[in-house]
Formats: sequence, C-alpha cells, structure tokens
Amino acid sequence: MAVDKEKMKQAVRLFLEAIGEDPNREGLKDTPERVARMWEEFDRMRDFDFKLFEEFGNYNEMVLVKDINVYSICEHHLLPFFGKAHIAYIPDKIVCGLSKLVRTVRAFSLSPQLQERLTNQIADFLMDNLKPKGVAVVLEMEHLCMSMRGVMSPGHLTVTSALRGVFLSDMRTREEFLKLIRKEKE
Ligand SMILES: Nc1nc2c(ncn2[C@@H]2O[C@H](COP(=O)(O)OP(=O)(O)OP(=O)(O)O)[C@@H](O)[C@H]2O)c(=O)[nH]1
Ligand SMILES: [Zn+2]
Repeated sequence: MAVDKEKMKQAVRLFLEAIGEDPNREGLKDTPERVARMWEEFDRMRDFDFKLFEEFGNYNEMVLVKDINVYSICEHHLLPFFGKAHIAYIPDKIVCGLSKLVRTVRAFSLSPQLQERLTNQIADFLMDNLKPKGVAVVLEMEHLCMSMRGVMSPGHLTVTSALRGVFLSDMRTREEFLKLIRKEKE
C-alpha cells in the first residue's frame, strides 16, 4: 500500500505539537515532508524483481551470505532495531543473484516489525520463490527500545532463527550452517 503523504505530514505535525515542539520553527518546518518522503523510500524498497537463474552449473551445496546489515522498526515503540542477518539456502535447480537475499531482508524490515516475524517472513519468502531444498535465517539484533528507554539495557543481541526444509530435517546441514556463521566471530 502506498504511503498517504498528506496524512503522514499531518500526523508528524501533530506528533511534534504533542511533545511540545513548535512545528513551524526553522529546523522542524520541513520535517513532516521529510518523514513522509522517508516512508515513501521504505515503501519503494519493498518492491523488487526477484530474478532467478536456472543455468548455474549444477551447484547443489549451501549458499550463505553472512553479516547482512539490517535496520528495522519495532512495532511496539517505533524505535529502530538493527544488527546482522545470516541467510543460507540449498538450491534445487535454481539460484538467485546474491543481492536478492539482501533485497529480501530490506523488503521485510522497513515496516513496523517484530524480530520473530521478520525472521519468519524472510525464510518463507525465500522458500516460496526459490523452491530450494532448505533455507536458514539467523538475525542478531539490538533493540533501541531496550537500550535507550524502558529497561535501559544496551548491548544485548537478540538472536532469532528460522529453519526450513533440510536445515530442519538434516542435523549435519544445520550444524554446517551454524559452524559457518560462528566462524566469523572467532
Ligand atoms: N518478542 C519481541 N519483543 C520485542 C521486540 N521488540 C521489542 N520487544 C519487547 O516488547 C515488549 C513491549 O513491552 P510492553 O510491556 O507491552 O510495553 P512497555 O511497558 O513499553 O515495555 P518495557 O520496554 O518493558 O518498558 C518489551 O518487552 C520489548 O522489549 C521484538 O522484536 N520481539
Ligand atoms: Zn520496542
């Protein structure tokens, strides 16, 4: 759904008034417009062409992209949560360009989200579109709603995972994935 720019501008103006700011002051007067444009930018990133390659030389082993930067927005407080995603899949006849894994993360992260839902959505989207033998997604994120407010406890990483197909049914595949994503931290 496209962003209702006028509604967004009114809402941001009201929000600024509600916290006691003057929305007409120099630094804030263009802020409603800027926030609306930002959400339009997010909206555009949700839509991309998930091209598949069918001719790729019969590669049937794990494809893993580690350390994808993720920026999302927690649906409880509308504060960012951010960190890294590690995504692996085992192809079955088709592969995608590696950038598409990063675009998939972006497409689902730029909405009010829960880390658990984001993790599942990425995994399910890749299962549906790549029809692979399996998908594994791990997200390691810091939530600003836990760091700069509320419990005020910065520096934690919340880790979530979504395993599909052979990553669930085959312990060796799962262990290989876990070993590969662990390696970078040693
Ligand atoms: N499961 C889950 N919880 C989250 C996520 N992002 C934030 N939270 C938590 O959601 C909860 C929302 O808490 P509530 O108790 O409804 O609201 P609150 O009183 O503002 O919570 P506090 O943060 O404890 O002050 C908090 O415990 C957050 O840490 C997420 O992605 N997944
Ligand atoms: Zn929150």
